[in-house]
Amino acid sequence: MSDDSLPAPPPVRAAAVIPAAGRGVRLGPGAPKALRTLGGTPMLIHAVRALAASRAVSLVVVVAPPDGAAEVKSLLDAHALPDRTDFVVVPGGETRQESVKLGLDALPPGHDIVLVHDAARPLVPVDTVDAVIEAVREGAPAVVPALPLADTVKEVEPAAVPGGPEPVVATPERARLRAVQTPQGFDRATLVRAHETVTDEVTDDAGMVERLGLTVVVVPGHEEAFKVTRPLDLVLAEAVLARRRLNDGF
Ligand SMILES: Nc1ccn([C@@H]2O[C@H](COP(=O)(O)OP(=O)(O)OP(=O)(O)O)[C@@H](O)[C@H]2O)c(=O)n1
Ligand SMILES: C[C@](O)(CO)[C@H](O)COP(=O)(O)O
Repeated sequence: MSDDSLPAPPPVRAAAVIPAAGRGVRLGPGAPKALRTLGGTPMLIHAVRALAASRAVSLVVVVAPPDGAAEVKSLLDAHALPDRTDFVVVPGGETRQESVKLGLDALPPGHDIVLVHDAARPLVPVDTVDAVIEAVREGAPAVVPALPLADTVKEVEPAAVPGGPEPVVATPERARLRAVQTPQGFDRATLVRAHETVTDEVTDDAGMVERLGLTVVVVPGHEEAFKVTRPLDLVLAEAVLARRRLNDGF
């Protein structure tokens, strides 16, 4: 039962940082990965639309390839995006971690929740974005969407020579493992502290928060939030998009 005498809670104001400065070496030769097209539209635009589809996201900071900021600004201008969302474009760095930090540095005051989302995950559903935001709003300092694994995972001793045999050192219990996706969501002050404190390279932002000794919580991810990394991922992404367009009737 709602109590009309209570003041309404303040609206959620989340900002999204989208690192899009990677080259896409594993995808093969071509334009920077985020600028390659999916269903005729740059992957980055799909990712921006996916985040801006959440009514809580009022600002999107795109971290562009280092010499591609002007091109990214033109792309954002050329594609229909929600009016209620502001966009900022900054050039990125050498690593994903550096690029995210540059995006965080460009955030104006006024957003207490920050999402970090790979441009390389263009098809994340808005329900996943909203679930991450909601878990941060409820008090978690860091939230990751994740899925159980289909494969058994082995920990190995890296090969002594390239292509050489890799002895297995352990088989972690699969039921306790999760494959982590984005958007990852954070209380802003926590994420800023992590990026100011952690100096060694970590492959995701939540991992940096773990190094501060804070708890990161997992919410259900989505199979369509996969990362376009290798050529076969692009085939899958085209198929998912075609299925969506068929279902939506356009
Ligand atoms: N210097 C970098 C490297 C990566 N990214 C971004 O981080 C996300 C996840 O990285 P990944 O999938 O590894 O992209 P790439 O680095 O482009 O891929 P690769 O390692 O195959 O070159 C991508 O949206 C990518 O654009 C970034 O902003 N800045
Ligand atoms: C952040 C991430 O997408 C979570 O799975 C992943 O760690 C990025 O790794 P990459 O090697 O930089 O693509």
